[in-house]
Amino acid sequence: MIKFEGVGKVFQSKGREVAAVQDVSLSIEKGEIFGVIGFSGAGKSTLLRLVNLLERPTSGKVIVNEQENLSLSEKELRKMRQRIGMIFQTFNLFNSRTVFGNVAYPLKIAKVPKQEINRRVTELLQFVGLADKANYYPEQLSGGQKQRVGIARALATSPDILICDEATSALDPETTSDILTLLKRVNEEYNVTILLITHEMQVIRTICDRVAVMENGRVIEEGSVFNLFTNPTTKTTKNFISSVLNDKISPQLFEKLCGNKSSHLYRIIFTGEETSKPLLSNIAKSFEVDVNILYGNISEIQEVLFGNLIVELQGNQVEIGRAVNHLKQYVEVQEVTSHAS
Ligand SMILES: Nc1ncnc2c1ncn2[C@@H]1O[C@H](COP(=O)(O)OP(=O)(O)OP(=O)(O)O)[C@@H](O)[C@H]1O
Repeated sequence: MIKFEGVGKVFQSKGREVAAVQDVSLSIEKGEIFGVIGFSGAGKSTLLRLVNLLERPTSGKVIVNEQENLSLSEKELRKMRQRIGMIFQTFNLFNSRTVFGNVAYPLKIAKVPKQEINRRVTELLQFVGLADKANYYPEQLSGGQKQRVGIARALATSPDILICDEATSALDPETTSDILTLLKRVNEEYNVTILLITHEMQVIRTICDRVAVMENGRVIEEGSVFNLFTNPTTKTTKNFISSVLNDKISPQLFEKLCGNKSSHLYRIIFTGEETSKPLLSNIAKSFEVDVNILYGNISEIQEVLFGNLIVELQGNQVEIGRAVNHLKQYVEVQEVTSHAS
């Protein structure tokens, strides 16, 4: 549905070249919710703006609905933009227009008959839960309500793609959760493919099917949200995951435990069925080791359970080695060698 093929974007800024996006290849399939996460300056906004040609790539191709966007005529480009809705962190509503007027605007531009505009806007305001606010002005609305108007407006021309530029970053956690639920409904009920960018792992975890991690203009890791959470390979991804799983022990506790020579720390990662097996009580019974759970967390990611434990094993080296080898038959086990690992 959206394909980036070796895409790059270089800006000329004050006599300097800034490579905002470098050699990005990604494929976003019809019907999925695809997230791009990265720190500030990673190149996310630029990547997003290449989709509807708000920015032009300096290398590579961006293909939307099988058409390379650079090859489109002005008229075709206008048509393509109607198929791509967009929502923003700062909502970008017209303050001088009512809620109804904001949602009706793209339909007026597209010269849709008045009666049809009334029908469509009424339907969309119902869908986003603002049917009773049609005559309000943006300044009379909360942030979450403004974003609902933004979503209704983006859906007005019945797009098949919705691109979301940090759509929840200005909202509190509860409102963020409501907006993400609404975006999930947009995806399911209107069959809209969603491409979103964010710096919040919680957003990715809550609604995305797949995710790409960006750093310095490049995609450094990509995959299903579940795989990324359970098997991150880069430090940046691990840091993003820690921000939602809180899966590190404190430096103080780590120092204290490392003073004890007969004690070894391990991180145990288990998924799906393994979460219900009594593996730790089994090793305590079968080997001469004591097991002490220091940190435990079981999360649900894409409807599969994912457990993350840090345990202290006490005993002699040989018995600990045997216990760890036994565990490794069922789950992933990593020795924790620093408070950050
Ligand atoms: N119009 C521009 N002219 C020059 N440099 C730009 C322009 N737009 C973006 N950049 C630079 O490109 C890089 C990537 O910026 P971009 O806004 O895409 O990152 P981002 O990941 O979306 O960050 P943020 O979340 O802070 O917006 C940054 O170094 C930025 O300064």
